[in-house]
Amino acid sequence: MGVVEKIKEIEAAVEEMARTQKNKATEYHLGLLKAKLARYRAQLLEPTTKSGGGGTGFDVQKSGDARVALIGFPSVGKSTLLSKITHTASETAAYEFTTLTAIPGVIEYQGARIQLLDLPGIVEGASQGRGRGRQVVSTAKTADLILIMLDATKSEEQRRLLEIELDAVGIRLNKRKPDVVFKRKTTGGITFTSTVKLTQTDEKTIRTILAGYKLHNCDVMIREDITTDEFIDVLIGTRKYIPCLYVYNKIDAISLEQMDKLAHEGHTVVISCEMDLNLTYLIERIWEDLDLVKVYTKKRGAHPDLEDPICMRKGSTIDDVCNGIHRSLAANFRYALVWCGETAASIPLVPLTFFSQGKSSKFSPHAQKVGLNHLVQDEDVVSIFTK
Ligand SMILES: Nc1nc2c(ncn2[C@@H]2O[C@H](COP(=O)(O)OP(=O)(O)OP(=O)(O)O)[C@@H](O)[C@H]2O)c(=O)[nH]1
Ligand SMILES: [K+]
Ligand SMILES: [Mg+2]
Repeated sequence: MGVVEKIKEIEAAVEEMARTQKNKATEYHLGLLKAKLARYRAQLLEPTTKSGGGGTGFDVQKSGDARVALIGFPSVGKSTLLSKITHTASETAAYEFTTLTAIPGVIEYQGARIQLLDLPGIVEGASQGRGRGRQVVSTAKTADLILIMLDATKSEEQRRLLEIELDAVGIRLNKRKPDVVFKRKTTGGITFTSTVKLTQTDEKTIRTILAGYKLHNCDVMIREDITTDEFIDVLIGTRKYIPCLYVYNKIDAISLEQMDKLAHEGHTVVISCEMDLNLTYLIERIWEDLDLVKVYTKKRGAHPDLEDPICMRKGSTIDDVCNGIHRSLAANFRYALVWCGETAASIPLVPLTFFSQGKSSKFSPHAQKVGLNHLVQDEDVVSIFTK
């Protein structure tokens, strides 16, 4: 019998037992079956090749304005959450490894469409290529925000274990990229400067590391009090700095005191999917942590469209706005007018023909005539003019 058949058989037995009356003995037997089921399901997650699942994530298309990935141990309630806050149903069950692949859902909030990715549970050692865990942590790398989902009834240790797995694949949670300028050169030796006092590392250590990486010609300028590890991150260059929210689920099963303690930790939200506690607040926090920029578009002679903003990541440009409207727009782009948030109310409705005469500032004090590389700010109103 193959693994899939064995799983089906046990699932049927579990269902059968759930229908019969419960007592201590059946409860125990049910526990054994679930453990067995989890083992078989874990086998299904084993990579089929010897390479350890490879370094690539699941093949799910990015869609919407941002991607949020659910990372956690098995059975913490990831699929229950997806099923609750999106229109997508992901299978949920009391045994581990219910979810075997990436399941995308969409959170609609403030005019934004946020992709929420339900993923298989991971186990300790996931980053080392055990099971499909490696694929899960690689998928986390593609997210704009990671939700580390935890079972509030389980030990605090779980949080640290997950952080270790993500760290191992180069994900840095809730950290900014270190403020270090590093330039490789072909000659000239090493130039080292530091604009701040270094208390956690020193020039000698850094030079030793550079030698270790066979980097004999480069410029290094350190502009914040970094650690040695942070310097290595800069050298390696492929680190991903991703914001993270710790989501403690199943607070219905812990005391108020315990809940209160968890809720006061940084970057943390406590919820109960089962009892619908705090789910709206969680969505608000997801929205805040994604730090999206909303831009309103305005057609000539019309009011800005406040109903349907374009949501983008911080640091987006007019080029991104064009692509957000239509793929061909950037190619025919002439210029854009931008009104910043506070003055949007005073935007004139008159046709803006005079702008072609290059007197924009004189005639419309609030608008700025800009090109494709212009950075947009939250609440900006944008009109695109094409050839
Ligand atoms: N008490 C309690 N149980 C919950 C809550 N949310 C989910 N569960 C239960 O936890 C179990 C696991 O839920 P799933 O959503 O399948 O968990 P998962 O994290 O997707 O699990 P895998 O896909 O196996 O990794 C189910 O029996 C749920 O009913 C909650 O808020 N409180
Ligand atoms: K489960
Ligand atoms: Mg699941």
